[in-house]
Amino acid sequence: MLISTESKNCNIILLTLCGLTTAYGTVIVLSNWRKNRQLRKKALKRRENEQLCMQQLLEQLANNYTKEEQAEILGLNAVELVSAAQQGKFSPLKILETYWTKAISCTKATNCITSVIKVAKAEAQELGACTDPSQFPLFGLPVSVKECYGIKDMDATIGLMSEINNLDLDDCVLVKVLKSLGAVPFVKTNLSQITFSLASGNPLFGDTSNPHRLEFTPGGSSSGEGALIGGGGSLLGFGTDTGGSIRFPSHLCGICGFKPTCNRLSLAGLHGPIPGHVNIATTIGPMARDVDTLVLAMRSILCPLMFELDPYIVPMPFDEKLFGCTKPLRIGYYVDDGFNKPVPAVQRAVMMAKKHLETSGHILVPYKIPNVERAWELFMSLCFADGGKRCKEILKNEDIDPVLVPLIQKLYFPKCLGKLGSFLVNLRNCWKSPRIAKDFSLLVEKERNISTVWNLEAQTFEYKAKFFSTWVQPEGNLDALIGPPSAMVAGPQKHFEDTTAILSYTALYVLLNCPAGCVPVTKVTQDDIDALKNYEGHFGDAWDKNTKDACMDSVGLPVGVQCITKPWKDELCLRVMLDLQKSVGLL
Ligand SMILES: CCCCCCCC/C=C\CCCCCCCC(=O)NCC(=O)O
Repeated sequence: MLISTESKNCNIILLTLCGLTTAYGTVIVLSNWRKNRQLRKKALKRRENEQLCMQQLLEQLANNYTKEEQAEILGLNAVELVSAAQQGKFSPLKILETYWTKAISCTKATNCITSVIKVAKAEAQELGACTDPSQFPLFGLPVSVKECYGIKDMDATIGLMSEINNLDLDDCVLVKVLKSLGAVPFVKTNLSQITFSLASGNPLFGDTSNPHRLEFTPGGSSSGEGALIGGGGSLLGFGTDTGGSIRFPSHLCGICGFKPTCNRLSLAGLHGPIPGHVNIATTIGPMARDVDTLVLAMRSILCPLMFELDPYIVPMPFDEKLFGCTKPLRIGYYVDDGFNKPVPAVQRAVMMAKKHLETSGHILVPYKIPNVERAWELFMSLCFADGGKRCKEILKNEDIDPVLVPLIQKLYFPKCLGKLGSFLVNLRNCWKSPRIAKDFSLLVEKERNISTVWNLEAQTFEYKAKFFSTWVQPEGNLDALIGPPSAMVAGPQKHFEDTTAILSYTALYVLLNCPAGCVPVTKVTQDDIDALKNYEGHFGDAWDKNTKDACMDSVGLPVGVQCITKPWKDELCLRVMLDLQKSVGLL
């Protein structure tokens, strides 16, 4: 009798606890669902307002200029346009309105713009009243910036609905510097969600399309810049790069993009997902149709005002001597990093670039990338040293971009099951994919402690030293390298999920902190596709199969080559890029 009363009480307590837990759980789920619904409504309104604003602007501008007047402006490159504006041939306002019209028509096709920067009109008008335009090296040049650049009274959401209407109180340093040089920041461009994938969009602003094939991706994370500049809607834009986000979309969209050495350009006032990384450092950089514009941009913005506004930027003006030196360079070349085998079109592009640079008088020597797998382990371990905590935190209550989901799922996977997971991944890939299993185990690893992180940083410094020891060759030191910007060319968005397989060629130079840029060299031919039919990659695993499938329908799409120099030799990298562009010609 006594026992049964006790067990009755126990049951009641258990039931009450279960009830309370279920009720608590339900309240949490419902409240998250409500928050998410409110965010979605806000996002829809934000998008609709912006589209309406673009439509109204287009209507207002429709009769301002003739087609011929616009074509004349759109036909000039950045250097020519600045010079024409300085000579008073076109007013900054006319240039701005022409580029607004063109950019809005681009975004109708590719969804590359997230916002119009309205204050640009007043800025162009003010410039128009200036009596000495020659003092402004970027006089009247409309410049696009990635959505994450802070601009006064505008939001910078990095594709997060919760950041809508969180307005910046001031312009970021780069925008202040651009304005001081006479440039007119005129639109913000789309990006992948939290800038953490090579995909093109986010649930807030949607996906962006490749201007050369609308059903394909332009790459990311600076997807909007790639699509806008590739579509002719901007002459100069600025992106960010932590793993390849400037160079990858440049490669896929057939434009030029440059990632400088970290701490040459100011990041102050930009919004990003993970502040505080040391060896996986974000860099900003210019993107344009030609290398001359990248040079114009770098030469102008490396100015006293930037060094004054951000005292942590190394006060190194543009090194004209290094850029202008004409001595033949010793340039290493490689077509394959031994980890992600490039498709034939990409390998052919590097070999073409080699020939072109030889014709320009440079000495090209074969080069082998040392131990990419080690660089990959270090990159991943440092990038997710917090076990993905910060990523998970900022994505709470958000809709997550489908391309990002597999990565986030892995970050949530219980570590105790991680070993089993890698085993299963291996099994699923027919025992053939140690690298996919490794990728999995690197991502499910939870927060690393401080000694582990310090160790990783120390090992990264060791890797860097070893890497550059391979630049010392028997016949003399290498000045630069050329190689693929990625194993792939543009393809359907769904093939761009497995970041590791896509990033190895660009992320390496983030880890090494090298200046690196991409120059378009050729287009995919039918012969490339015929050769691709025999492609198996190095591992014959799911990533290799994906690389092949992604590129199967890519005839006519652009293919770039990456140029790399040692840290702080940014001007030399630009020189190699310019030499390459001069000998290849503009595509
Ligand atoms: C040899 C190095 C290989 C490294 C491969 C790393 C794979 C990392 C996997 C996931 C990392 C997620 C970070 C991806 C960043 C992608 C793009 C980028 O640059 N975004 C940042 C930005 O826009 O600033």
